[in-house]
Amino acid sequence: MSQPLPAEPAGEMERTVAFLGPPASYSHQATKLVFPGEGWNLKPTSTIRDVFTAVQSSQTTYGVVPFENSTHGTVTFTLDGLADRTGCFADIIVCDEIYLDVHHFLLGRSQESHPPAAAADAAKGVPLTDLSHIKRVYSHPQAFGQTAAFRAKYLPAGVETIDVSSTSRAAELAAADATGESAAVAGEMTGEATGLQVLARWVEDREDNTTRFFVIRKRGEAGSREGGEGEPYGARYKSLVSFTVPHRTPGALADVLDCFRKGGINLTSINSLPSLVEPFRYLFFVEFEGSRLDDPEKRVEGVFAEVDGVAETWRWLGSWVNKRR
Ligand SMILES: O=C(O)C(=O)C[C@]1(C(=O)O)C=C[C@@H](O)C=C1
Repeated sequence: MSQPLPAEPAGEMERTVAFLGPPASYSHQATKLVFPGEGWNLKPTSTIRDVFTAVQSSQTTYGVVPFENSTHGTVTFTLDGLADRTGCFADIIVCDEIYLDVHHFLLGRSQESHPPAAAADAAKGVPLTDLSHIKRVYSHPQAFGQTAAFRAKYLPAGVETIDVSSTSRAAELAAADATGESAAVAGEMTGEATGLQVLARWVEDREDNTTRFFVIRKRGEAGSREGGEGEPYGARYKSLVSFTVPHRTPGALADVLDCFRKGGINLTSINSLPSLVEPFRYLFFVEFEGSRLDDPEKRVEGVFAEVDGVAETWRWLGSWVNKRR
């Protein structure tokens, strides 16, 4: 097993994990990496928001949500859940991360009498069959964003691209169209699940295309995690905070970031969303190396005390073991 399990929950009911379905989605693949085997009850949901709702309402102990992709950037639905601007997800924290190599396939029905060679050694990034009959392509917006170059180059002009809730849902919809005019950008496993043919493989714009997922849970439940050995303390962990700053104070954002600099803490990502308090005000997210749950020198706690003095509002959103050291 390549990745350690989250702290083992006690009872049968607690071995439940929500993920964006239907089964065979990338979220499902990522979930199975951290929650493998028969011992976990994996529950597919229709939306990323449903994953947050399942965890917040204790229908499941854990949830797995895509956070960012190395080609296309942040998954805004997940940022929206973490931002909790409607006050629905007050207890959600991040407790783990998963990196998944993402290789997309164009799946559909070939019009040629000889079906395309879907073999693992078939050419990558080019059509394996004629695509002129394709009129529409279904996928998740993130997957469309990761495959723009292939689609521009090889799909017929005027093809309709239809956003759906996940790549596995996209494959289901393409498979339901008996005319064969529909295709899906999705993972190889969804082709196996729906019986669609591989029209092209590895159609992502970059071969190093990787999506990072978060495991979420409710704060106060389950335990903290073990860190790696023999490494600088901070890099063993990552943590996430969100905050707002006084809008009219020059340098207010820099003041918050300066708390981390003064504490000698390395930042690993920054994001923002509209705060929804007023137009053009923002909620910021900062991810950094270090843990609130294993903080022997009180460095993280010290930075939080400083942030408390300069941010308007702030919230700790979890600490977990850094899986990309
Ligand atoms: O559609 C899926 O299969 C998902 O699990 C969602 C998702 C995402 O939102 O980023 C996950 C990984 C890929 O980056 C594309 C789509």
